[in-house]
Amino acid sequence: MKYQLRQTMLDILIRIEKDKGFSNLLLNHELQQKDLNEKDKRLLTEVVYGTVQNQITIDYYISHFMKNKKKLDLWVKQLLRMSVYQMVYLEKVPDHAVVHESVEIAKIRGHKGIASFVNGILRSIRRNGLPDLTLIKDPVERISIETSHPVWLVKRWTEMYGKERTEAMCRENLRHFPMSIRVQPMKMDREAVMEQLEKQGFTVTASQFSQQGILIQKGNIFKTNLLQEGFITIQDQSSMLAAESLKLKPGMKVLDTCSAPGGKATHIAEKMADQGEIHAYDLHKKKVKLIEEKAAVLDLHAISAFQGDARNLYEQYEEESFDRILIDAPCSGLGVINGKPEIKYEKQASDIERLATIQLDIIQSAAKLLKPEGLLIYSTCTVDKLENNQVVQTFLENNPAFGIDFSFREELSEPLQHAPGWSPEGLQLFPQDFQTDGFFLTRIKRNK
Ligand SMILES: C[S@@+](CC[C@H](N)C(=O)[O-])C[C@H]1O[C@@H](n2cnc3c(N)ncnc32)[C@H](O)[C@@H]1O
Repeated sequence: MKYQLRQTMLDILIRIEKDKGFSNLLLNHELQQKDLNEKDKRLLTEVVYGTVQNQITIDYYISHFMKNKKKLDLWVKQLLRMSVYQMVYLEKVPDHAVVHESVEIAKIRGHKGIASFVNGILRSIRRNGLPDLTLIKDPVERISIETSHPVWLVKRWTEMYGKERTEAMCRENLRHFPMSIRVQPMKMDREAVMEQLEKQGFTVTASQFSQQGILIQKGNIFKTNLLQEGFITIQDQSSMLAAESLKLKPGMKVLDTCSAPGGKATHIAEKMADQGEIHAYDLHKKKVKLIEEKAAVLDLHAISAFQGDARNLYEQYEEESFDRILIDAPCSGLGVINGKPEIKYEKQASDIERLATIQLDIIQSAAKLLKPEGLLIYSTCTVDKLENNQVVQTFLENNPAFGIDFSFREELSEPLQHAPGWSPEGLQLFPQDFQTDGFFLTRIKRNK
């Protein structure tokens, strides 16, 4: 295929928008299928992610140079977006090469007229430069366009957290974070893993979130044998706080209600030295296999994975039968925009409301299974108060036998104890606080 690399970029971008596909999954799939060299793989990843991350900004630039605001075919829109992305954000590809290839692709996929339209837009941007976004008067609109987050979301966050925190969060969502891994401590300790990685040319630092966490500042973790052989697993530092805050001991009986793909369930097993019972559920049968696979790679045996709806698990067990419960609830995912940028365009306020109802149902039902003096962690990877604070507040109002166990705050590392997102409902981590996913967690205790 002519212009294969850019045609592949275009195909992925079309599918992300059309099929509402996750950019990371589609990208990984394409990278495995296509015979591309390392340099091309890197460029493909950068252009696809970058184009999606900056879509609203790029659309604003494009519309500035479109005389006639007609609706564009999806492929033309995506071709323009990825071309503008390369011209504006990437220095390594010369502008004239981008314009040339885009025009050729437009000829192949469309006709001369479309090619000349694409040529016109791209050349105007080269000739005239970009409009100055700082001149946009309305602050919500400016943040929306500068950081490529939809207006409704910027407005919602501004109402919840104020303009400053919202703007910082939106900007952080565009930045590159170091990847975070967790060591399987029964197989190798953190120091040994760090040493091995350093020997292989990685730059690494120890996480402040967990004794098992490592941040990869430089190097490609997918190229080490440590991952395939289950010495480490990839997990955001923020997610490590769930198992870290459960006060686990070997021999305990633990329920993980929303478990797939098993990131936190395996961490729980590690913290229990793989001794005890971890009952791991997920609503979707296909995903149950993911939990089993992750446990197998990490050589953990205390986890039993089942399909089940967290809202009626209490029908299968006696009341008050678990020492610990983790509810890592299905959520809008608005805390993981950095890694899955399409989320910010796909989610609607109505999704948040729908999810908050499910979350409340899950916590109300699952909490029945907690023993007196048992601990329950409620966590999400979102930054929305309706899904976090409000769910916890309503649960506590309806269930006076439960209360927040704030002693988990003192158990965290010093910087986390002083995180800006503490509230009477728990801890909200914002991406800009520690360069992690946006994550909420709280610890609830059942009274005697
Ligand atoms: C945030 S993810 C869990 C991530 C997982 N805890 C980990 O650390 O790898 C939420 C999971 O909840 C599952 N889920 C959604 N609704 C559910 C329900 N009613 N009961 C059980 N699981 C559900 C989803 O399939 C999804 O895998």
